Formats: sequence, structure tokens, C-alpha cells
Amino acid sequence: MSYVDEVIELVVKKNPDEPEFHQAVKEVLESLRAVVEAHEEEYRRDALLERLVEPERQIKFRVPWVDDKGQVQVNTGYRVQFNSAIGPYKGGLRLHPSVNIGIIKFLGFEQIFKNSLTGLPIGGGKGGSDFDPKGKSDREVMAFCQSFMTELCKYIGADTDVPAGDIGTGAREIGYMYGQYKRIRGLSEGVLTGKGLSYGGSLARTEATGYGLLYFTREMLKLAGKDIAGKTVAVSGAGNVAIYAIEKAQQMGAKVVTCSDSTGWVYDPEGIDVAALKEIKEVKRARLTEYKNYRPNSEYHEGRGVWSVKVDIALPCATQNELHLEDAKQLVANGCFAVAEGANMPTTLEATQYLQENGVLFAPGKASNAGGVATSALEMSQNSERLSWTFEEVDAKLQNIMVNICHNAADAAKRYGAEGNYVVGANIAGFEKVVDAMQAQGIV
Ligand SMILES: NC(=O)C1=CN([C@@H]2O[C@H](COP(=O)(O)OP(=O)(O)OC[C@H]3O[C@@H](n4cnc5c(N)ncnc54)[C@H](O)[C@@H]3O)[C@@H](O)[C@H]2O)C=CC1
Ligand SMILES: O=C(O)CCC(=O)C(=O)O
Repeated sequence: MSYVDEVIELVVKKNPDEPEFHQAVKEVLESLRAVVEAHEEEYRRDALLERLVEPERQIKFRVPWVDDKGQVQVNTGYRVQFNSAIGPYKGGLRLHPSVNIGIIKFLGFEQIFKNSLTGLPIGGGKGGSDFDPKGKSDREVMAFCQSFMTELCKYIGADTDVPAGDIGTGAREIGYMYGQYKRIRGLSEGVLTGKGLSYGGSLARTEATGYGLLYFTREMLKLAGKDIAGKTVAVSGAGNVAIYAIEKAQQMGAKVVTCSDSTGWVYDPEGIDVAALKEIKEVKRARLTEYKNYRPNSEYHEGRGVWSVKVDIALPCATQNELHLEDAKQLVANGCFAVAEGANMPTTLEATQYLQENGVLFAPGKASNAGGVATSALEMSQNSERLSWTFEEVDAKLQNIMVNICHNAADAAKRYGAEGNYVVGANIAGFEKVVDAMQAQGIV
């Protein structure tokens, strides 16, 4: 059996009931076959892949808090510090009822390679809790965040582990967590990113993941001799990534006709009204059913269906495994020629394979959504030098980083005979730097 297959089997055996983690490991290791075969003796001797798939540390903790009725609630908190070979652990905190250790491990594993691709010195980590901020009062969210940080603060710091937002964790939650960290540790330091602008946040961090996705997509299309202007686009999700992806796509001259949340989706033939979407989701924290009040000619449908619309480009920006094989078939049948992931692992392995086999340009999230964490690293730099850069400065660096990631992934794919395959290219380019750092630091 090949070394790659042995390690995949080991991961499944050692981590039962963690299907998302298995999926992420499979996707990465299978695309690294050629690199691993070229260094097999050395990697086997050093148990390099076994070390890569084993988190350096997993922290799991109780999060008790009191709801508005005076009832004590108990959630579970997690932080997986996966790999610090190239820098302090870096990655978001997900607050969603579906969170479990397998989901945090898949996200932390992906984060290692994504962070490496940014070219900045950040290692991979991820955390979160099964707490659901939906429908909670501000006071309840604050009570949860303070309790969560009371435990988490023992394990993080500006030079050790720097969490940020993810699903369910936005500016409000980061603010409450930062306040509690400072109160307990007495340190005003860049321990979290995605902070508010009044206390150390970076301009353009809010927009960064969505904007970065479009900078990457535009470059990938350019390398294929295509242009984004004038194209029709389907976006899923209606959160931080989706909103700013829609905004930037429209600034680039494309028309985005869909968005979705966990209960339904919107089709707006005239193009999504971003101002309305921001008001519904960022201000009112309401459902997409409200969208029709702003745009009477739009349609709202219960359930899923974004991928059934005829578009040129698809940008999944909601959550993992939201684009299935049947959706991929429908997209191809409708003439879609590019799919770029804004979310983490939104496309199943079978759907990815089908899209690639049918000539669709496919950008994996670890490359195309890396603009968020890259800008978080820029926020860390600003915090360290106690300076704030302008929006234009940060945005220019972000554009540069996304263009570089696109070229590095394309070049790595070409080097290993897989021209045009951004999954293979991103995994190889991300892996090479991490492995180099791990080998240089000895057996740790
Ligand atoms: N916020 C960031 O900077 C980054 C986020 N990501 C990824 O992007 C994705 C979206 O994250 P954010 O926009 O930050 O979160 P968010 O909480 O702002 O929005 C998430 C959106 O996805 C929808 N959603 C969540 N679960 C769903 C489900 N099971 N079915 C359908 N829709 C669902 C929600 O209704 C919401 O519209 C996630 O996969 C996240 O890991 C990746 C890189 C950076
Ligand atoms: O900004 C960060 O540190 C983390 C972003 C994140 O969680 C992600 O890239 O998935």
C-alpha cells in the first residue's frame, strides 16, 4: 500500500466519526501523491505525514453561561492548535450548533495549507463551540463569549495563537471576547483579529474574504483567457463572505443573481441589491424572506436551489458540503465554466471531480478564500507596530497576495504535470513550505 493510502487509513481508524476531517485529509493527501512519492523514504523515516495529520494540541472545555430567564446553559468549547511550523496558530472560531471536534479538525487542517499559501508567517488552528448565536439577545451572546474566553485565554496570545471570526462569530462576538481577554490577562495585544476599528482592527478585514475571492477568481479567469465582466454569477450564503463577494463581483461588472441562508434562497434577476442584503443580515440579523420587501421582482424559495440557476460562475460561500454531485451536474448542464470556493470545503469530493472532469475551472477554498486570514495577518502586523494602514494600503496588499496565490498554485500544478488543476497546485504549494519548516525544526 502507498504511504499516502496508509496514512489516510490510519486517520480514519484513529479518528472514527469524524467524516469531515477524513474528507479534508483525503483531498489534501491524494493530491500530494506525486510529491510524496518523490520523497517517500525521507518522509516515511520522519513520519512526516503522520505528524502532519495529528494536531499539536486539542483543547476541549466547558462553557457555562446564564440565559435571560436565569437558566444556566452549558456549551462545549474547542481550540485545535494544529500546526505551528511556520508561525503562531491562526484561524477562526465557529459558533454553530453543528460544531464538533471533527469539524474543527477539518477546518484546522485546511487552515495549515491556506495560511502557508498566503506567504505570511502563520500556522494553522481553528476553534469554536456548539453555541448558536441565532435568536439570542446581546446580553446572552456577551455572557457566552465572556465564559468562552475565560477558559480560552489560558491557551492563546499574540505570539502563540490568534483566533478570529468564522460562521456565527462576527464583530460583536470578537468585541466581547477581546474585552474579556484584556480584563483577565491585562494585555492590550493583537490576540484576536477581526477587531473593531476603534480598538486595533484593520480596515478591509470585514471585506477581505469576499473581495479576495473575487481577486483570485478574476486572475484564474485571466490565466484562462476569460473575463469576469458581463458574466452571471450564483452565490450561496448571505453572511460575511457572501455579502462582500457579491459586492466585489458587481464592482467588477458581473451580475450576481442569487444568495441563500440556512432556510431558503433568493433569485433576483436584476442582480442582488447589496445594500438591502447588508441591512437585512448585518443590521437586522433577519431572514432572507425580508428581501422581497426591498425587491418586489425577486423570488424567495424555501430549501436549497441556488445551483439550479443558469449562471457562468458559481461561488459557494455558505458552509461545508453544500454543493453536491447533482448540483455540479446541473451547473455543467447550464454552461457554468468556473466554480470558486468562498466557504471552506463547500464542494463534495465527487462534485469537485465531476466539475474538473468536465473542464470547469475550479478554485479550492484554501486558495480562493485565503484573503480573510491573509488580512488577519496584516492586522497582526499593524497591531505589532501600533499603526493603522489605510483601506487602500490593505486592499492593495490583499490583491497582491491573491494574485500570487493564484500564480503559485498554477505553477505548482504545472511542475507536477497537472496543469490547470488548482486543487493539486494549492495543496502542493501550501505543503512544500510547511514541510520545509517542519524538517528544519527537527522531530517535534
Ligand atoms: N469570515 C471569514 O473571514 C472566512 C470564512 N470562511 C468560510 O466561509 C463560510 C461562511 O463564513 P462566514 O460568511 O464568515 O459566516 P457567517 O456566519 O457570516 O455566514 C454564514 C452564512 O452561511 C449560511 N449557512 C450556515 N450554515 C448553513 C447551512 N447548513 N446551510 C445553508 N446555509 C448555511 C448562513 O445562513 C449565513 O448566511 C464558512 O465556510 C467559513 O468557514 C473562510 C475564510 C474566511
Ligand atoms: O482570519 C482568520 O484568522 C481566520 C479566517 C478563517 O477562519 C478561515 O480562513 O477559514
